[in-house]
Amino acid sequence: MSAIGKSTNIFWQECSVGKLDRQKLLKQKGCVVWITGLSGSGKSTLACTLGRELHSRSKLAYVLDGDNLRHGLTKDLGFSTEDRTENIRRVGEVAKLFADAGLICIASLISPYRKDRDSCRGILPESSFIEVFMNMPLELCEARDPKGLYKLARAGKIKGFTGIDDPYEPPLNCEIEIKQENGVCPSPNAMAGQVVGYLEEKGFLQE
Ligand SMILES: Nc1ncnc2c1ncn2[C@@H]1O[C@H](COP(=O)(O)OS(=O)(=O)O)[C@@H](OP(=O)(O)O)[C@H]1O
Ligand SMILES: Nc1ncnc2c1ncn2[C@@H]1O[C@H](COP(=O)(O)OP(=O)(O)O)[C@@H](O)[C@H]1O
Repeated sequence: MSAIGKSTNIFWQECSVGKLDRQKLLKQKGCVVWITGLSGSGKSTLACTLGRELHSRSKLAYVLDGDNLRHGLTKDLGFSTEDRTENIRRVGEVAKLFADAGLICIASLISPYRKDRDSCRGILPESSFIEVFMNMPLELCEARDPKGLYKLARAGKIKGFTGIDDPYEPPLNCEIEIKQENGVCPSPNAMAGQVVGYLEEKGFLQE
């Protein structure tokens, strides 16, 4: 019996079917692929391409995309520092459940603060939080501007836009870095291939 946060008198309930049983069933190991980077850096593109590639290999993956989650799970949150922290905390907890279910959970959020991403890492079993940094220059993201948000931010019509007037803290020790080679961004398939290669090498794509 213990107290957790505001909950008191709560107990942990064990079930007879555990993570290892589910992993055996799925022939894979649950983990979280956490994709971080500026708006327009290619997070959703990588998440979807990776999801498709894993699906084609009969691996069960699920994408948690920041933009999509803000339509439901996190619709009460905005873009203040506190709200972004709560956003990442909440999505990190959901990602942890997906990984425990045995899935390859692909979380794609700006997640601008290092300490928030590190907190997510801290609640997952050793080695099963795989941080992927979309290391794309702001100029490229701004030139892409698929939703026109950078333009609005530059015009002062969106306040606190990441990379313009709000911070982004790049990872110091990420597992995977996606970056331009000779000024060229790798194709979506090449980006996904880099992550699949890592998952294969570390044994996540087998039971
Ligand atoms: N102020 C501000 N700053 C950054 N982004 C903004 C902002 N306002 C709206 N948007 C849109 O919200 C998407 C980012 O949501 P996230 O949940 O990933 O953000 S965060 O991790 O909580 O920082 C982001 O999506 P992506 O472009 O896919 O990154 C934007 O479409
Ligand atoms: N590897 C890539 N090569 C070329 N264009 C890309 C690549 N990745 C993303 N894009 C394009 O860049 C834009 C932003 O990508 P998106 O995945 O929506 O970024 P984010 O989710 O980080 O905001 C989209 O128009 C997308 O088609």
